[in-house]
Amino acid sequence: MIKVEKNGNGKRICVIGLGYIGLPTASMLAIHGFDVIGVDINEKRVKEIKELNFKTTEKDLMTLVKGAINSGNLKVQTKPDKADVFIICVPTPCVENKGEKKCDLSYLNKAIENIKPYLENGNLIIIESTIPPGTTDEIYKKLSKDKKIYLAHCPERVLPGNILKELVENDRVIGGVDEKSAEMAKEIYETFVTGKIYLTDAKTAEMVKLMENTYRDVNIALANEFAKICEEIGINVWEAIELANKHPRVNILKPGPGVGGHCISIDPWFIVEKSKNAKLIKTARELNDSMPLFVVEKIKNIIKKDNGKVAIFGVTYKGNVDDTRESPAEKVVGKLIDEGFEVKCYDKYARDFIFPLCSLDEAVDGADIIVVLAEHDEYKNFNEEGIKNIALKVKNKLILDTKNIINRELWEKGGFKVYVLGDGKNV
Ligand SMILES: NC(=O)c1ccc[n+]([C@@H]2O[C@H](COP(=O)([O-])OP(=O)(O)OC[C@H]3O[C@@H](n4cnc5c(N)ncnc54)[C@H](O)[C@@H]3O)[C@@H](O)[C@H]2O)c1
Ligand SMILES: CC(=O)N[C@@H]1[C@@H](OP(=O)(O)OP(=O)(O)OC[C@H]2O[C@@H](n3ccc(=O)[nH]c3=O)[C@H](O)[C@@H]2O)O[C@H](CO)[C@@H](O)[C@@H]1O
Repeated sequence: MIKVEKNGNGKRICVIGLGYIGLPTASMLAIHGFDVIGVDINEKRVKEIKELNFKTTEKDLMTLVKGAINSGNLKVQTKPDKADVFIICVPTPCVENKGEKKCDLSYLNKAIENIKPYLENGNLIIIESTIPPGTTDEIYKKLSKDKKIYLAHCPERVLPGNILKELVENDRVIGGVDEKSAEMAKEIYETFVTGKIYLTDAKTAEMVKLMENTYRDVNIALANEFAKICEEIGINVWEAIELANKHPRVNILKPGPGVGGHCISIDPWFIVEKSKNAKLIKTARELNDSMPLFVVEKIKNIIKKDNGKVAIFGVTYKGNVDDTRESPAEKVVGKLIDEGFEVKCYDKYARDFIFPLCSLDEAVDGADIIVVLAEHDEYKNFNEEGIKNIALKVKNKLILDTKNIINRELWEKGGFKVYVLGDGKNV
């Protein structure tokens, strides 16, 4: 049972964009007593939320949304309405133009245009979407010509897979276009955030968010470069990283088939677009983007041919989530198909995927190799029986694990030859 608080002080909040971020945020505000209007231009999305009929791998999200709707505090619709506060959670993808990557602000600009008719003097707008430094100030310049509004950027920092916990417990950084805006935004977040809330200016808050994700991207790039080096000189990168991490000040991240998702794989480009000094950041991005092709080469080396049937396990951008945006699997599968391979993808977690998905049986039937691209619990937990059934169907008992998560002993017992990305067996 969801307990509904009464900290909202009768304030009305319009949350624009009800995706991975907007829906939990709108629901959280509703159960804390605000009168919330959740807005999404996608009619299908609004309908599935109203009917509590959406797919999610996020723990407890369905219960939270149900509680919010049943409390009468959350209404969802396709058009905005008058409110005291507008919180914007629309996508900010990366677009490529003449070889230059930059933030696509079209969804944000459209969202602002759509709320304009409802804005009144004294309203507060909070942008949660991730944006390049300077964007909030630019928007303020335009909006403040007609009305006295307050504007703040409060970047969202929750980790997919653990969203509801982090939404409450994470510290927040709020950057206002002026002090009053930041203070007003703080009043909203402190109704449900148990972490600390830090106030700054809008441009700094924008940069803070990008720095966090860039820090992680660069560190993953280092792990991926170590994997390539270890393959080249015959060392198992996983063992080497584990031992290096025994040092008190070393914490190397994990190599893998590449970096995906709507955040880490794109946000560093928003710094690159703003500064010619972003050299390490750009190199790290390119290195992580090179990993899917590295995986394809490893597959060809293992099966010792340039064609055949590949069974892919896991197409989401990481384990135990349903999101396939910018997923390394998209590039691995695309490249294999371009080169003439037959590819079958199996992933029961994925919400959707650009290539067709199939059953486990269909994926492994006649496969030359199985390739694990996402660390879903299901693949960690295959038992002897499950592996035996797979072994009966495949053509060659070969498996490449790009995440180092499968139970090697059990697969070897089932007759499989196991390869792991970065294991130094550059066959
Ligand atoms: N997904 C994450 O884990 C995460 C974490 C932190 C920050 N962010 C940032 O939050 C923002 C939103 O990301 P997301 O993953 O929730 O995206 P999403 O695609 O899951 O959801 C965005 C929603 O906005 C809707 N939308 C688009 N334009 C609209 C408009 N004009 N009016 C109303 N609705 C509109 C879309 O239909 C969609 O349902 C992005 O800037 C992202 O970088 C995301
Ligand atoms: C700084 C930070 O923590 N930011 C988080 C991040 O969330 P995320 O889900 O995108 O982050 P990750 O879990 O790191 O995954 C990203 C990709 O990197 C691969 N990866 C990961 C670790 C590793 O050692 N080796 C890897 O190869 C992984 O498979 C996947 O493809 O951005 C959100 C939006 O801005 C933030 O809100 C959220 O706090």
